[in-house]
Parts: sequence; structure tokens; C-alpha cells
Amino acid sequence: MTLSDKEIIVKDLTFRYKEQKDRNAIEGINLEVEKGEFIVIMGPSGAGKSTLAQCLNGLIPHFTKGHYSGEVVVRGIKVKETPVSKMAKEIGLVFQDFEAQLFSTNTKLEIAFGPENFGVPREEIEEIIRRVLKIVNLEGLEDRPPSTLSGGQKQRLAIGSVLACMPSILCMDEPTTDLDPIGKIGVFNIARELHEEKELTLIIIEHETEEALNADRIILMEKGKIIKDGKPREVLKEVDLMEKIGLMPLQIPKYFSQVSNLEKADLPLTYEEGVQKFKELGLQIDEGKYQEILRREDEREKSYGDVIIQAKDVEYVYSNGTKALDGINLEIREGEFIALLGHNGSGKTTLAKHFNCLLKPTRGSVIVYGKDTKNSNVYEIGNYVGYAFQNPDHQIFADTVYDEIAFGPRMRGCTEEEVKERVAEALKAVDMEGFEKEDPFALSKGERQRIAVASILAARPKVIILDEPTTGLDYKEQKRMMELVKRLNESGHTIIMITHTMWIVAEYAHKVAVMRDGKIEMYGKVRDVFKEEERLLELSLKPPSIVSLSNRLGKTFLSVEEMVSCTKR
Ligand SMILES: Nc1ncnc2c1ncn2[C@@H]1O[C@H](COP(=O)(O)OP(=O)(O)OP(=O)(O)O)[C@@H](O)[C@H]1O
Ligand SMILES: Nc1ncnc2c1ncn2[C@@H]1O[C@H](COP(=O)(O)OP(=O)(O)OP(=O)(O)O)[C@@H](O)[C@H]1O
Repeated sequence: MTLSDKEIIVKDLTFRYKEQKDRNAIEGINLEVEKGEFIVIMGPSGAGKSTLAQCLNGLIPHFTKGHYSGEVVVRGIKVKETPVSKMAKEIGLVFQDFEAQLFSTNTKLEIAFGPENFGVPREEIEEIIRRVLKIVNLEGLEDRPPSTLSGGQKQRLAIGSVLACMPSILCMDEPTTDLDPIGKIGVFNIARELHEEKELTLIIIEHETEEALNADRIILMEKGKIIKDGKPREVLKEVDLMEKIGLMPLQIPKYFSQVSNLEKADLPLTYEEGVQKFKELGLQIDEGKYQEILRREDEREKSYGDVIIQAKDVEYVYSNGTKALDGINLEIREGEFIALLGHNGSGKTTLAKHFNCLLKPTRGSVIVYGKDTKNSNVYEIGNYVGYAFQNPDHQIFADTVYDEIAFGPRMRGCTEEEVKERVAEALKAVDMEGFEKEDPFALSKGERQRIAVASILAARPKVIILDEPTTGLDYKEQKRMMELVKRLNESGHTIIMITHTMWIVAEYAHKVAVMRDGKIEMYGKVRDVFKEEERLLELSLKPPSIVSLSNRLGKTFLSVEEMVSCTKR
């Protein structure tokens, strides 16, 4: 095959953003992609993954300026010499910030936009819309304005609108951050099918690793460079390397690398392979230690305080007639750490907004610290309950970190002296002392997320609601965020967290409520709920692989560390 037959050729590519002083965003990248290849690019935050993606479709250097050297050739076209509008036909890019990608007044028009622009005949567009809606599972929402879709539904729409353009190469930058676990697997399945059916060349950028097993090739990036490029079954066994660069290693090889002397090549990758290996190696679980873990958990359960939030027969109907909550009964006790789980659009955000009075029930009632929210308001309930939004950028508005955090206390009539004290206290809690004068928008996503939490803390609420606090963060930042949440819980805050990241639920939450179509379908201690894998699967959830492995062995462990501590070699 000659060079020009390649789908993508990247040669000695280096790029530095105009504002970037310290280092290049990507440096000396060399990459060749064959037609029909399925590649997953992984790397910690700031590794240069998004920059590389934008170099492929020409946004860099045509829109974003900086120092650019080297060459990118996509399907025989030199990107640097070709307008972005022309490149869009060859390579479709689903942006990391998918909300910025949506601009039409309804779902159908959003999907039709690309094909219309490329002059596809009307009748064909109808067919494309039908097919795409089915693929991304948004049938029935054709006429909805994107602003009324749930977070995950918006992300599905962003993927659908790019699929509709039928590009030869599809590049998706973290396309599954807001999707429920089955939706996440679904994107990889859709990708796989499109790739097999149409010989679509596929590049997916992801922090999370498990689904990457489906790819033909994994590329690891760190600090602007490619540090590993190989088959998934080889790359995903690099437990130490992944951990070193700040990526979450797969749990199964990590567990076996800690409890056995297996060579890297012999490490199992999936939980099914793990069950086999566990037996082969003659490993056992220490019953005494396991019982001790269960006993500590029961004690914790008994330590919770009074019921502070109570939802009674709550129904909620949005103004367009969508019934988002349908008979919710739930009690939350002081000191609990509860995760709200469920498929995209199941009603998690709608329910959580009832707890701080952003929404009031259409029927039924919500009682917060003895107050019926029907007779209260956000301002009053805000004394008890703080709400950190799904996307910190929707919450942040001030020019400096100080003013951002000071806003709440100032609104509440605190003196400047008190404001100062509260800002200092909140910044300390989120481990960001010294950032007072910074512009919040110039910070990394993880830092912005922590600033958003700090501004909630400044109102000194007893309950903190976190709506997907770790989306878009890499493993290191996710852990940092969750250690912060854990500390807040241990210091007496009640935590209510919405998330799709199952390992975080397993390792940090104590209770879970699983929703489906506006109802709570499962409720209980994390360990008890995660035991019921088949039931969870019906609800679009899938526990982390270490939970699946241990379930097959008759116990339920929630983290690799927990299982290692109970393994007899
Ligand atoms: N518009 C910009 N201006 C200046 N520097 C930027 C800009 N965008 C990214 N950078 C810097 O370039 C480097 C690579 O960023 P990039 O967004 O490509 O990383 P990434 O691997 O995609 O990270 P993430 O997983 O957080 O999206 C980082 O150091 C980042 O701070
Ligand atoms: N402003 C709105 N107007 C009309 N319908 C809405 C509005 N906001 C949400 N909905 C609908 O209500 C239902 C529940 O949405 P909600 O945002 O509570 O779901 P979710 O479980 O938080 O989803 P996700 O995991 O995708 O964030 C969905 O069908 C959604 O489309």
C-alpha cells in the first residue's frame, strides 16, 4: 500500500496554542490510520487528545491559531490547505463540549442540518432522520427543543447529528461522559456496527477503558506525545503504566497483578476470564475478613441521624406534558451518602431539583428539614441544601474565583468580613487556597468543578447535591473530587450524588436509589443493590467488573483494594 492509500497520515505534527507558554499541546505526533480501523485514543487530561482531533478536521490551524508544524493528510486531502467546511464531509467530529454543538430548535432539525448543508435530497433526509433517531435511541423526541432534553439525551443527539452527515471518518471526543452504562456500551456497539457495515474509520477519545477492548488499536497519549500504540489486549494489561500516567487501569488485571505472580501477558482482562483464573490459581476469599467488612457497614447504617428529606408520592409533569416523576417515595437521613442512578431521562435531575426547591411537585409533597417545599422557596431551602450543577460552566459566572464564591454569602447579607472568612473556608475545603484572584474560566475542568463545589459550601448547607460531579474529569481528578466529597460526608454533610460512573458509586456511596421512567425501582445499600446484576442490567446499569467477578464467586466486593484485602493466596 502506498502512503496516499492511508485514511489518515499525521507527520511530525506539533502544535502550540497562542496563549500557551510553557509547552506544546502536541509534539512530534506521527500516526497512520488505515481505512476501516477502529482506534481508541486514551490519555489523562491535558495529554493533547482534543488538540489532535481538531488537527484532523482542520479546526486547527484554520480557526484556532498557534504555532503549527508538520502535516496532516486525511483521505488524500492536505488539511492545512483545505477549508474546514470541505473537511466536514470527510471527517465528522463529535465535540467534547457537545452542548455547544446543538443549536437547532428541535431534535429533527438538528439531525437534518448536516445533510441539508451537503445538499442531500429531502426524501433521503427523512430516511436519515428516522435511522439516526433509532440508532441513538431518541425515537419519540423528534419535536423536542434540545434544551428540554436530559443531559444524556443531548449527548445522544450530538452523536446523531454527526452520524447523519455520513462521514467516512468519525471522530468522537469523549462521546459517552453523560450516558448511562448501557448507553455507553451502546455507543461502542453502534460504532462497531457502523464500522463493520460501512467500513467507517472510527476514532474514539475516552478516559474510561473497559469498552476500549472492542477497538482494533489503542493509542496512549501523555504530555502531547504518543507513548504506546498497540492492540487493546496488550495495552490494557499495562496496569502500572496506566496508573502512572493517571488513567484508570482495568480492575481485573489490576486485581490479578496484586494477588498473583502472573506474567503481564497472562493477566485476564474481563471478569469472565477472571473467574476462570481465580479458580485456576486456587485463590480463596477469607470469610472472616469479609464478615468484618459487612459488620462495619451495618454499624455505619445505624449511625445515620433523623430523616431530613422526605418525598411522598411525588409526581412531576413539565409544561410540555412530560411526566418526569411518577410516584416517588424516598427518605434520606442525616449523614447518608446516597447515589441516584438510572438510565438517561429516568428523572434523576428532576428529582434532585425537588430537594432544593428548584422544582415543586405537581402532586405529592417534599419535606426538607421539616418544611414543605410547597410553602417555601429556593432561597430558604438553600440554607439547608446546596446544589452543584451537572456542568460547572452553567454555574460559574464571576471574573475571579473570590467573587464567584463570595456571591452566595453576599446575597445572604454577610458582611465583607464574614464573606472573606467563608471564601477562605470553602477554598480550603476544596484544596484550592491561593486561587482567589484567578479567572475561573482559565482553570482546568477539575478545578472549575471544585470551585463550583466551593461556592455551594460558602452557603454552609447541611446537604450537598452533586449532579454528575466527575464527568469529563480524568481518573486522577475524579479521585481527587471524590476524596473531597468523602471528606465533606465524614465531616457531617449529607451527600446526594447523581452519577453514571459505577466504580465511583461502588467505592464512595453507601446507599443507592435506582430510577426508571420516573419511578424508584431499587433502593438499598450499594453492596446489596450491586449484587442484583440481572435486575440492574434491565435498568441500564452495569456494576464495575470487580463487583461482577466477586458476585460470580458468591461475595460482593466493591473495590479492587477490598477484594485484595480479603484474598487468601
Ligand atoms: N484553547 C487553548 N488555549 C491554550 N491552551 C490550550 C487550549 N486548549 C488546550 N490547551 C492546552 O493544550 C494542552 C492539551 O490540551 P487538550 O485539550 O488537547 O488535552 P486533552 O488530552 O484533550 O485533555 P482533556 O481530556 O482534558 O480533554 C493542555 O495543556 C491544555 O491546557
Ligand atoms: N425542561 C424540560 N422540559 C420538558 N421535559 C424535560 C425538561 N427537562 C427534562 N425533561 C424530561 O424529563 C425526563 C427526565 O429528565 P431528567 O433530566 O430528570 O433525567 P435524568 O435521569 O437526570 O437524565 P440524564 O441521566 O440523561 O441526565 C426526560 O424525559 C427529559 O426529556
